[in-house]
Amino acid sequence: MVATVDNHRRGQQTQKEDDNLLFETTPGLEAVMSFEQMGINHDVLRGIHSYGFEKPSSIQQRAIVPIISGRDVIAQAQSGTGKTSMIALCVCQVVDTSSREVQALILSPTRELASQTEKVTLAIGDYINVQAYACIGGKSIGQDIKKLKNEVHVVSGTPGRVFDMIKRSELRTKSIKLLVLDESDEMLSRGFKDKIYDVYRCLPPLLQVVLISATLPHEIFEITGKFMVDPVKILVRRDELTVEGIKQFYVAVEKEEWKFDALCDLYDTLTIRKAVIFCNTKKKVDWLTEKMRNENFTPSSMHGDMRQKERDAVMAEFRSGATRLLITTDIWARGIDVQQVSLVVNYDLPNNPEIYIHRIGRSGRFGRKGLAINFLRKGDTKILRSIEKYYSIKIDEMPENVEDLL
Ligand SMILES: Nc1ncnc2c1ncn2[C@@H]1O[C@H](COP(=O)(O)OP(=O)(O)OP(=O)(O)O)[C@@H](O)[C@H]1O
Repeated sequence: MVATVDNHRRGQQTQKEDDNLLFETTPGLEAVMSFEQMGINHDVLRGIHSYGFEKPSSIQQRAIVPIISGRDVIAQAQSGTGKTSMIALCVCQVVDTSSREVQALILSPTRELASQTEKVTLAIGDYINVQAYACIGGKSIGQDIKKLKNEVHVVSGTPGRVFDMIKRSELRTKSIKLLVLDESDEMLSRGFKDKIYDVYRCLPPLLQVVLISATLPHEIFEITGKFMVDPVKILVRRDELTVEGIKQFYVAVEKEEWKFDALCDLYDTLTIRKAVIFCNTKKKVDWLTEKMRNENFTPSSMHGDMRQKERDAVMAEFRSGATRLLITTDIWARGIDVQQVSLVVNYDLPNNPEIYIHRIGRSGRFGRKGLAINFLRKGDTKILRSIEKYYSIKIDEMPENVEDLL
């Protein structure tokens, strides 16, 4: 009996040491191995357990305590390891639900991710009666105004709509004490940076800022000094960033026209559980969807030119399993969590190595198995090699028995 306890303890110790090798953290930062030891309030703990979380993941063991104790934090961890869920539980701990004011603002790059975070926050904060609201483009402005007049503690939104609501004085910022930028490298990249600063300038000066992402290129650190104070850093080296459970292969297709046949050949494998196919343009998504439907396949598709109602419907049918194959753009590359996705196909290779990691990370969520298949035209070899080099990985040609890997 003693030996069993001992082994168990030793097992925990080993895991902690392994994880410590994975992360590069601010010196002195301790991993806390259970939610109970983190000083989380009882009703939030009940929410965490009811949501099905028993033990914190490695990033949660390291980042939750600094976040809930008010430090600025830059947290990086592999895809699907519980970063967004961690934000949801931290905001539940941080807000005072006896107040009616917005106290935490979470910004995300896509409407779907902001909505997902709203839902996880509502679920984990059920016992503290947290009021979270997704303030996102594509929804009725009237509805936003109505909702924001009522009690809201947490706003999870996209930068454009959030700024709009602030400008209209519908989103009161005076009690906001925590700003989280999920997918922060994307949020601080060219497309979003100005909007983020617009929002930031409207927030109180004593603001806690938390940045989260699986990928944090160097440029990010050059600008964090402007709005973060002595942040706690929890980082992962590039050569540790690929998730072990996601197997990665390429299929050589010679030229563009061969990709479709290669996809049809894969179809039986594709529909084993759920699969996501990434194309580089909206036009290509429409074209491929149409072409597959003409061949009597039944894919869903989603991209940024679709109306929000349609996007919502596609998300709902894919989440529920009514459809199991989704053709999409990089709008779906980051943060979206559908646990049953076991296969990602890069019909087109992505334009940069960061997006590659996010795309393949739609599979293999939280330790599950995943498979990523890259269609490789003759001229694409260089791009694939650069991804391999960037992450110190090897991507082999797809083997015959690929289905066994799912
Ligand atoms: N401590 C936990 N115990 C069990 N499951 C968890 C835990 N934390 C998160 N999960 C589950 O793991 C999955 C991935 O979590 P989440 O979406 O938060 O990951 P992520 O790191 O933000 O992913 P991405 O890098 O894609 O943004 C979700 O289904 C979530 O419910």
